[in-house]
Amino acid sequence: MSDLTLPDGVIAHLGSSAEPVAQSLADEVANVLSERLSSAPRASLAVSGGSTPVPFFRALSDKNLDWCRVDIVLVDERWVDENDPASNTRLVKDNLLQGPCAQARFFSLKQPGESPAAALSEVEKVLDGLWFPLDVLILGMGTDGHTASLFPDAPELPEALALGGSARVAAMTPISQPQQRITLTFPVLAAAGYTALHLRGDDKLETLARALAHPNQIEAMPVRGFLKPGLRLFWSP
Ligand SMILES: O=C(O)[C@H](O)[C@@H](O)[C@H](O)[C@H](O)COP(=O)(O)O
Repeated sequence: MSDLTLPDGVIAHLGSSAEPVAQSLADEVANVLSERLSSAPRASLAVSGGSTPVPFFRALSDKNLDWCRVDIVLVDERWVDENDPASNTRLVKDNLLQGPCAQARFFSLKQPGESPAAALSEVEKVLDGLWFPLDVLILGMGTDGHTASLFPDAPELPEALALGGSARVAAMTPISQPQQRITLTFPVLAAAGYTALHLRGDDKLETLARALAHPNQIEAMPVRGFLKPGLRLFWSP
């Protein structure tokens, strides 16, 4: 990380392996959620799918929190059935909604409908049960600079990035991906009270360096929209 210059106010937590970094992120997220619950009836947590979050999910699920007052939502979902190995809902149910965390309320982005576009209004209704802005947001990143399902090669990206829109979710059809996707929109994600970017591997570090080189070109690498003061970066090899 020595050759990576982070913007002022971005705090990096770097570790020598995935487990201790995942544990540190879980410790911090549990503290932020507990703090929020000390002054609000409920707290919201938005998490990413993919492979990186698994040790974090398992560490967080064991935390002693008032989970029945925590609302959990994915930042995005692949439009597949829950029993499909690609399902982020399945990943969350198998790894996060376990142990004490099983008492949390989960809001599924996967609703009945042939496509994300056909189900958008249904999903918006489900999200009416969540309080916004989100309290805690955990983002991952692909080596193309996507985060959530804000993909540079999705034709719907400009609309999903647009500020001022009322939509909380967008249907995405990224050319590079085998499945259609649904994602929380950029304004919803960017308004989160606490945001952590959880990355693993040297390839992600190289991607982050590219993202930092041209911070304003958000459509080319949507993760750039989150590289701002207050971001917490968690990285391990
Ligand atoms: O549905 C998804 O795939 C995620 O939400 C996505 O945004 C993920 O965070 C990145 O693709 C990184 O994925 P890995 O952790 O598997 O590298």
